[in-house]
Amino acid sequence: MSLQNDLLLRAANGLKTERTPVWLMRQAGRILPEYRQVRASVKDFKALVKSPELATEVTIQPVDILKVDAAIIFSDILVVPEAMGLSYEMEENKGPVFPNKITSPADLATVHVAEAGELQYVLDAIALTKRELNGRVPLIGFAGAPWTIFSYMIEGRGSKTFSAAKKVLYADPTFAHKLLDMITETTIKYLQAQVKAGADLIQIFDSWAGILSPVQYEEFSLPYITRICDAITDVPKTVFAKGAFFARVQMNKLNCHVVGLDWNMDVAESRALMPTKVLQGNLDPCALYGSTQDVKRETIKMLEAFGPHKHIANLGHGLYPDTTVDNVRCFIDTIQEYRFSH
Ligand SMILES: Cc1c2[nH]c(c1CCC(=O)O)Cc1[nH]c(c(CCC(=O)O)c1C)Cc1[nH]c(c(CCC(=O)O)c1C)Cc1[nH]c(c(C)c1CCC(=O)O)C2
Repeated sequence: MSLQNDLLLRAANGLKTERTPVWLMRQAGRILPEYRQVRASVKDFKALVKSPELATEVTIQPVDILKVDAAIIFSDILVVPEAMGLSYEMEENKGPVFPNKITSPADLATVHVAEAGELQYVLDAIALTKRELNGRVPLIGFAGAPWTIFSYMIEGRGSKTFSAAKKVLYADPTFAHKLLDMITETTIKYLQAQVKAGADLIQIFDSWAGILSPVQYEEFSLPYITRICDAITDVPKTVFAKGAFFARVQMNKLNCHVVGLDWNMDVAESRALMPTKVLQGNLDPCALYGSTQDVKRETIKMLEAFGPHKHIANLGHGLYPDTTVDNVRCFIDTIQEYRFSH
């Protein structure tokens, strides 16, 4: 079915667009009262993720309410370790916790390369969302990068340093590569199935890229992202590696269309290091804490830094839950109304 608003896909393919498209990482979530209402009607976060009907409803909320140029399927990167055999709990105000984790090579026997059918609830949510969107905007599918998923599987919860995960890279790289390989195989099957179910673009989130050294990133993350990008065909791909400013030259060589920038990465420098890529980002989510005047000024600064083409506007990381809806609207409206004078 052809899309009524295909700005995101045209921009991702490097084509000129009449204006810059915009969506926000974590746009479906706690900032919307409408989300909180649906969330309060179920036992927990996982119940929402596992219900295709409710996941569809909250995926479409930001399209209706905020008028973003794309929807992103409501799910979590942690559904992949769960399908592999390591289930998680989302603890209120604490984040994800894994009752079991992988602490030694022997624990590898407790996980398996998952088939896409083990994540059928996400595939059903994608198919249903596509139907309900009825061609209004593209739908983004996603998965975590193997390194980021590995970090949660070893650590068992979020961490400031992920030192247990990093320890494995130094102490037993063979073990690390074995688990990274299993995650990669699972992720490829999962993302291929997301495309088959209707995802129009795929984003890979490497949220913990920035805690590795350049040499480690080259050994333990980039080869696996490369494998995933090479295996996903037919749709544009975005790689967002938070904090990986040091890997921009290598990222320019990835088989992906778009690279996501966080706010630590200078735009002109990123253009010079990644001339073949469309860039996505990169306003600091904290810029949305100011007055609407502040939001407007910072958003225009961002637009001018990227210029009119090869840019998908977004934040430099996920929206913080205490951001006001008015300021998010101001960010989106400023982008959608802006016309470049050059
Ligand atoms: C690291 C990571 C996770 N999940 C995700 C990442 C990568 C992106 C990033 O770096 O932020 C990705 C993610 N998680 C969620 C989405 C949905 C789509 C969207 O972007 O709107 C996406 C794309 C829903 C969610 N995932 C989570 C919520 C909040 C839980 C709730 O509503 O109860 C939502 C809406 C929970 C979650 N999930 C995760 C954590 C650490 C937490 C707790 C902290 C937090 O709340 O931000 C793991």
